[in-house]
Amino acid sequence: MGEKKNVLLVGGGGVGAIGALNLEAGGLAAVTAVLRSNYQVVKDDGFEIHSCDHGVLKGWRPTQVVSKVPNVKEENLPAFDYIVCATKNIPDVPPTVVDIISPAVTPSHTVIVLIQNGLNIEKPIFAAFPQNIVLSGVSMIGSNETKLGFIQHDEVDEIIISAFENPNLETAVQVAAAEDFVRAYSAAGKCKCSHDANVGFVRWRKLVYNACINPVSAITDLDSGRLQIADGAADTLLRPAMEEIRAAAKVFGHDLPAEVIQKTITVDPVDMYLPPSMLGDVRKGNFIEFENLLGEPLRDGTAKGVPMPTLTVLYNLCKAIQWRNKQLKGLIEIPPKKDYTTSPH
Ligand SMILES: NC(=O)C1=CN([C@@H]2O[C@H](COP(=O)(O)OP(=O)(O)OC[C@H]3O[C@@H](n4cnc5c(N)ncnc54)[C@H](OP(=O)(O)O)[C@@H]3O)[C@@H](O)[C@H]2O)C=CC1
Ligand SMILES: CC(C)(CO)C(=O)C(=O)O
Repeated sequence: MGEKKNVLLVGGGGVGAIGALNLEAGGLAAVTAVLRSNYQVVKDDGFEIHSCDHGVLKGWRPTQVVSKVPNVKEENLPAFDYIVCATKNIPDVPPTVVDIISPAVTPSHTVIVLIQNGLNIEKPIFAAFPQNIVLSGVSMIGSNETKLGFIQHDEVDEIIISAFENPNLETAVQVAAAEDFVRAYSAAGKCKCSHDANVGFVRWRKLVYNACINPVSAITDLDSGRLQIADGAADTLLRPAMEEIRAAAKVFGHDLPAEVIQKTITVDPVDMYLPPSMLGDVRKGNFIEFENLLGEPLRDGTAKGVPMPTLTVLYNLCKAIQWRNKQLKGLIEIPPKKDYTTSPH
């Protein structure tokens, strides 16, 4: 066996921590994890992981834990073979993914793996790093950081790796990189990790969940279990939204079977009461990933003439939630409240 792959993980929350664990456990990769809010807790005490795939681990750490993305050139570090990006992807709130990972990317060498939900997330990466391979990671995992350093992982990690098609590079090289990553990620035998060349189909199929269940749960504060049993929510909110995603996917050549809708609504057992990641963010007062999960499929679909009225309403509600949060966090200034008791209207 050759040397271990040198992997930089950016973002060690629900998805990133389990990803790092799979990569390390397989023995084919050494992971340096860049952490932010949970850096000190994990550095001092390690992660506490309660996982349906890995059991309970206390004090687990990857090979290295750092608090900022290393600058490989300035620090004269060996190039990273992979940068696995498992942050929330929020292009409307800086810094963007490109800003975050740039110092660690070695042009033409580093394979950038986006284990993130949403559509068109590869576009800014290709624009910034036209000679790098960019892989897509689409996962069902149901993993959340419920307090700093504590990971609750409830669904078997089932992750599909594909190459986003970079027209500047040969297809065979990109496919080989995807297959190599699958090998490293699955080497421990604790997850279902596979390669699928049809990245468009895989991403649109996942949007049936993420463009519909994520925003409805974030807006209503109902997890994916409660949404299945709440008065009419599945029929009046989820199904129409999901049909709109199916129609848009079709225009882009991805024929999602009708059964995908019922299957997606019931994919999480009711009594798992799984909070989709966007609901987790609203509950934590974090920004939400609504632009890639909802905005991009909506913009692409409507540009092709697909009527998407339900998703339009959900999008604008999410936009209002994001505005509320930006204002609360001081990114937007509004005029002070006037005292109408002393100076009447
Ligand atoms: N959770 C799930 O079950 C699933 C999630 N996904 C997708 O996976 C991606 C990751 O989601 P998830 O793991 O839930 O997200 P989390 O919010 O749990 O974790 C993201 C982590 O990234 C960190 N981060 C953000 N910016 C930086 C930065 N500049 N430097 C270092 N760390 C940073 C965050 O730190 P901080 O706490 O400081 O913000 C946080 O620890 C998303 O795109 C999501 O949609 C896909 C399938 C399932
Ligand atoms: C569907 C789910 C829960 C996948 O595990 C997800 O993608 C999310 O929470 O955003």
